[in-house]
Amino acid sequence: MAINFCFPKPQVSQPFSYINSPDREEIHKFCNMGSEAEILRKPRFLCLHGFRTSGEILKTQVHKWPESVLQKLDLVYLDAPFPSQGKSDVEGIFDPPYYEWFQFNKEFSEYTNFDECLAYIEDFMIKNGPFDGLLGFSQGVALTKVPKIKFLIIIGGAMFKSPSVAEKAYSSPVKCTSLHFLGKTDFLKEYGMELLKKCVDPVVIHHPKGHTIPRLVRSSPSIRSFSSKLGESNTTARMQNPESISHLTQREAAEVDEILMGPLGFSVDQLMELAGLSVASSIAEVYKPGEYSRVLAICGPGNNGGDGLVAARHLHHFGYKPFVCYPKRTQKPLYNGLVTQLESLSVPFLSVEDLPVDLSGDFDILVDAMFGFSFHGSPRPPFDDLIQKLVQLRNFAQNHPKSPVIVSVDIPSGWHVEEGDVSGEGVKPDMLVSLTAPKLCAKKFTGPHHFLGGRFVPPSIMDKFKLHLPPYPGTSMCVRIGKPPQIDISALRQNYISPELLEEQVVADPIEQFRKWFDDALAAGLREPNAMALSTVGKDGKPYVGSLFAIHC
Ligand SMILES: NC(=O)C1=CN([C@@H]2O[C@H](COP(=O)(O)OP(=O)(O)OC[C@H]3O[C@@H](n4cnc5c(N)ncnc54)[C@H](O)[C@@H]3O)[C@@H](O)[C@H]2O)[C@@H](O)CC1
Ligand SMILES: [K+]
Repeated sequence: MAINFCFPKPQVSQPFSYINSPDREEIHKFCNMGSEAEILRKPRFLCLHGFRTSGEILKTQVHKWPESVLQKLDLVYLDAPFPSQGKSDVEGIFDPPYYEWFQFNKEFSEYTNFDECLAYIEDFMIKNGPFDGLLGFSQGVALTKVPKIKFLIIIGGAMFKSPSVAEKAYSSPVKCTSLHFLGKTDFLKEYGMELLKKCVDPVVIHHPKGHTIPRLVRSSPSIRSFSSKLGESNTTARMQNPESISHLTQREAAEVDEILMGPLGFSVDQLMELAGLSVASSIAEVYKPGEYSRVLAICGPGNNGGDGLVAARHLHHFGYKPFVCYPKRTQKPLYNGLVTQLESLSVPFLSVEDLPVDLSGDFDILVDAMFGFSFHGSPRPPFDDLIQKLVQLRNFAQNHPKSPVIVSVDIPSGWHVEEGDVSGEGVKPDMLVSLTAPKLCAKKFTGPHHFLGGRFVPPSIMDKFKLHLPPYPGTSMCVRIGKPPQIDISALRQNYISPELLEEQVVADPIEQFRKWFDDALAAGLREPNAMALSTVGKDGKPYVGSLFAIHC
């Protein structure tokens, strides 16, 4: 794949330019790119600085862009591989060190260390990726080892002048969406225009200044459009596939736990509270209490069970009617406290013996909080039977669309933490709520609703474990991973069965007739009994039908 990347040479001595009249449709087009893919995180751009400057200097300049644009991008800055071999244009303006990517002669026709530079960038992208885009100053290059880039932001871009390099760089057109900033007085503008011809889908923003990083004006309509489109693609189907989301091994999950509760100063109570709240929030996102009110939380002996107890309490406050089965209680103050809190809300505790043989009639949601990431081997009693009950329920559900849904906390119980349901006897949930970060087994989850919870991961953990996780929207405690399920329209269909209507049964007074039918609809528990079709027949014998909602009766 041939892509172009950028080496901006900042001209900080002149005031930053700004975009004066960009074509809004063009920006719109650029920002909509990539929507065929499915990404739930911010687009991640590798930012390549200018000649004899540094990643830090580029960051200083780009970070003058409006927050509304910056907050929608995940920008990573890299220093070039070679220390500056001469005077930098930014000396006295920005602090050293300065770096250069490769060297070239005065005519820009001969390049040294060019292949080394490419290898260096590719290596960084492989080790620190995935990246969705590159931001920089285009000189044209062919990166072959890294996955396809979806976006390019090219500031003051230009075609390579060396025929040998150009041939390599532009042998095939740049197929991804590219956004080009072109300055009116940029000394490389001519070559920047040439570069556009090599791009299949270029979007150009002209600005009145020279070879510089333009300052974007917050109030500019183009920036509002640019920024809101970036935001849209964040939440709809933006950046890559769910493969790009990090998954933890069992050992890593335990290590994260230790770091959080060691040097990072969290207590288990705190994390459990946030984890349980995330589980309850995820449930509430999909299964509304009006339709799914009766919840049974089956809680195991460890922290996964604790998450289940906390979730049950929050679900109570959210308007659900939770029940708890907690057969192997842990006698520690934290767990005793969680039990007391539930008892004070009159949440019933059911023993394994109290549970109905068939759970399908008594509950709408089953929360599987039996085992999390410390599970090993095969489940021991009584959890073997409880898992079995949930598995049977799933088999039953295939023929009974109204059977309860199963929500697994962090790991579907019975699954190997990394390999998934190797025995084939684990729980098959409809919803999985991964906590902190999904564990490897979550890759095997094929149910309709995968959520992430545990909004407490600090940057040090993100960096240490190289975590790429979707951003949480607003103040939410959970975020969906992957695509929401397609709605099956045929499943929405309801059958309405009523006795035959005979002419002699029709009441003479239409208002009275309406009242009778309305009472019947109320008694039948229809969802919107005030929705109706009013039919009349005119003197010409033609029927007229209108749909309406009764607001006053
Ligand atoms: N950042 C984190 O690490 C957080 C973890 N949390 C929760 O903590 C969980 C991990 O908790 P734990 O380490 O306590 O482990 P688990 O809750 O996975 O289970 C450990 C318990 O299960 C028992 N057990 C293991 N294998 C068994 C088997 N085959 N049959 C019967 N019993 C078995 C163990 O003896 C132990 O009592 C996570 O999955 C998550 O749900 C959350 O509470 C908060 C944040
Ligand atoms: K579980």
